[in-house]
Amino acid sequence: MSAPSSDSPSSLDVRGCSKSFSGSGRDTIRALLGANLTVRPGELVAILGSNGAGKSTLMNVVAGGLVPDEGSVWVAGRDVTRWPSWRRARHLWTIRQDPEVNVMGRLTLEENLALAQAFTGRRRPLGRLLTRERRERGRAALAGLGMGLEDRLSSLGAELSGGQRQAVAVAMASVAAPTVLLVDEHAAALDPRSGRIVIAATGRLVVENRLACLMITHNLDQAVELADRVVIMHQGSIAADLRNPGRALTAGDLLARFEEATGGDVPDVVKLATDGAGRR
Ligand SMILES: Nc1ncnc2c1ncn2[C@@H]1O[C@H](COP(=O)(O)OP(=O)(O)OP(=O)(O)O)[C@@H](O)[C@H]1O
Repeated sequence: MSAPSSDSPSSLDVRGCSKSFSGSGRDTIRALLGANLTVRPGELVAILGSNGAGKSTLMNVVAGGLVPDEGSVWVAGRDVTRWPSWRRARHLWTIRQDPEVNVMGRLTLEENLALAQAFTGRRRPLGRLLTRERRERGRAALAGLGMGLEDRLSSLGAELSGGQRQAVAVAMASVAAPTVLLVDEHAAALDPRSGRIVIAATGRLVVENRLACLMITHNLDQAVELADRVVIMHQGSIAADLRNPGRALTAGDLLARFEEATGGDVPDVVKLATDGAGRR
């Protein structure tokens, strides 16, 4: 497969990726089927789909947890298909659903933020973790959240609420400054207010740092509010790739397109998480 052209402005190119697993007995589960996806700097692409549609498999192929059977993954013009996750870490940051995975409970907030910088920075994470520069950058990122967390730099991660911890995870992504940001339902388990704060901070992070972002969500309201594009997956394929210029799509439109693309296979979690569907 040829490299993307050198003037390609994309940060992430998923090119014809397929992945199968062996199921029970002789079954083969075709989890991803020839997925093609290009994400540009500053572009947020929401990934929707029913259970088993292939969303996590796609995310894992990009993150390096899985090597595709066919196809390739390119980050900032480099073929990273066979790079293990640790080698991609400098270019790629993931925010997961579980706050305890994102922010280490036994480290302070400033240590968590310094670790994020050590992971993706030019210098290797040897020597002193908490440099003055990293402290200052971490403090500024927390201040940007507008939650007063910059006054709690010495608090342990474990002392924060789930919503605060997810907000810190967004701040960690901002100081890590990757090329590609992967977000896996990071607001799904939060109360509505915390969810709104975390979603708004994610939108700012992507635009201000010009990250290429893939975000798995079941929430159609969040998808239309935040995403430049919405990709709907069904049975391992990208069934629809919808543009959302000026945030013109409504949750109701999206629900209709979801039903159309999946033959009505819309999970209850999507309908339940989407209180605004059809009302805008
Ligand atoms: N390691 C694995 N071994 C076997 N089958 C797998 C494995 N990982 C995923 N699958 C199967 O591949 C298909 C796609 O799974 P995937 O986790 O990508 O879906 P998803 O869209 O993320 O679903 P969900 O919303 O339920 O998390 C499913 O049928 C799943 O059972």
